[in-house]
Amino acid sequence: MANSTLQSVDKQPRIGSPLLEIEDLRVYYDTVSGISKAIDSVTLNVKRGEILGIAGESGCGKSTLTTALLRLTQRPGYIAGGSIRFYPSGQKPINLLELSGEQLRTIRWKHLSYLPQGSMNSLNPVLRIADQFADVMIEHSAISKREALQKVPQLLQQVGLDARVARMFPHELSGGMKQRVTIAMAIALDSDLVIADEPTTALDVHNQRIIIQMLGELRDRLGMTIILVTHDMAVHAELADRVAVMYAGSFVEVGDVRQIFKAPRHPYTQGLINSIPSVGGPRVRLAGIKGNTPSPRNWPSGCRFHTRCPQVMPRCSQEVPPLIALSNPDTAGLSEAQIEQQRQILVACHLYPQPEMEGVHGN
Ligand SMILES: Nc1ncnc2c1ncn2[C@@H]1O[C@H](COP(=O)(O)OP(=O)(O)OP(=O)(O)O)[C@@H](O)[C@H]1O
Repeated sequence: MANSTLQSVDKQPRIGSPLLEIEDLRVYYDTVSGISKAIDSVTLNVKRGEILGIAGESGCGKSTLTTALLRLTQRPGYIAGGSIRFYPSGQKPINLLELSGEQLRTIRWKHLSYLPQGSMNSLNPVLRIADQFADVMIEHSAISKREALQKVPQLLQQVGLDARVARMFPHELSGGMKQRVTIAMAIALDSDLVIADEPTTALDVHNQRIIIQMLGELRDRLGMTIILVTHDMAVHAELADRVAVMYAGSFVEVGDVRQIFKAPRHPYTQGLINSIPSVGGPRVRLAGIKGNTPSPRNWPSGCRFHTRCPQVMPRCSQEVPPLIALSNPDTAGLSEAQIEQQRQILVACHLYPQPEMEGVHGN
């Protein structure tokens, strides 16, 4: 490797080993009415081989976070602080925030792929699908056009598309097929991490099902690590291994998907889950969450959810609750595995005991 930051290492990375460690990340926007603190002290780890879901209402900062992870933040946005440690396979760990433009080009696609919102519309309308694959592969790996074109049919098959799609133009494909093409492009270079921003939004129910099934298969078959960003809790329930719930620019609850849906701890997570309509169930009014998301130019004091929280207490408007591992003293009757699973749940809320400060994970 030409540069000194991306040094090779021999070790084969293991499933479950760290892939991304985000520490105290802050992303702000300069606006005419002041600084908008869209991402304000985010700390989060992503493990190799997992699907980590990022959930939260519109405007909570999901897209701002994902573009920062990819170093695609554009003015008036800027990264105001923190670090993003990335462990690319075969390379030494790197802080993505310290990479030069040239080093970033080496990392993108080869190690880090992105499916932006509406990515199916990002295909070039005047190029055949095979040529679009070849362009990406030639730019990001030492491969000839002939070799790249030979790989395309197999890549298309991996996402359940016929090899004939390679010769087609984007306008000849349905929305769902285009989305599958963009997913195949993301896996063309065997990236360590794929960040998918609302991959099922704007698709009909049939195609949503196919995309959900396919992303799950790619994790199981290829061991792909996926950050899945969507406001749709039902998609997280089906696909994610862990869910990180974002509210007003930081995480309020992170944990195993089954735990989160079975017993959501944070009142905001409870509100999100209560807002999921049940298919085929009796017609009921959704509980939802009262009020609007606060402005990132003027976050509420203390817990930012206190202005909307049904369980608000006096200290909530005064003290910021740190995101800490849940400590449940009542472990009677629980197996070792269940106790360990509980310890993996992080929650930022004054309703829960906050004993030892070494468990603090930022907020
Ligand atoms: N270019 C910008 N200039 C100023 N503020 C911005 C800009 N882009 C986003 N923001 C603000 O940052 C906050 C987070 O927005 P962001 O788009 O990251 O949220 P989101 O959770 O991804 O929402 P959605 O699901 O609607 O895409 C919002 O308050 C938004 O108004």
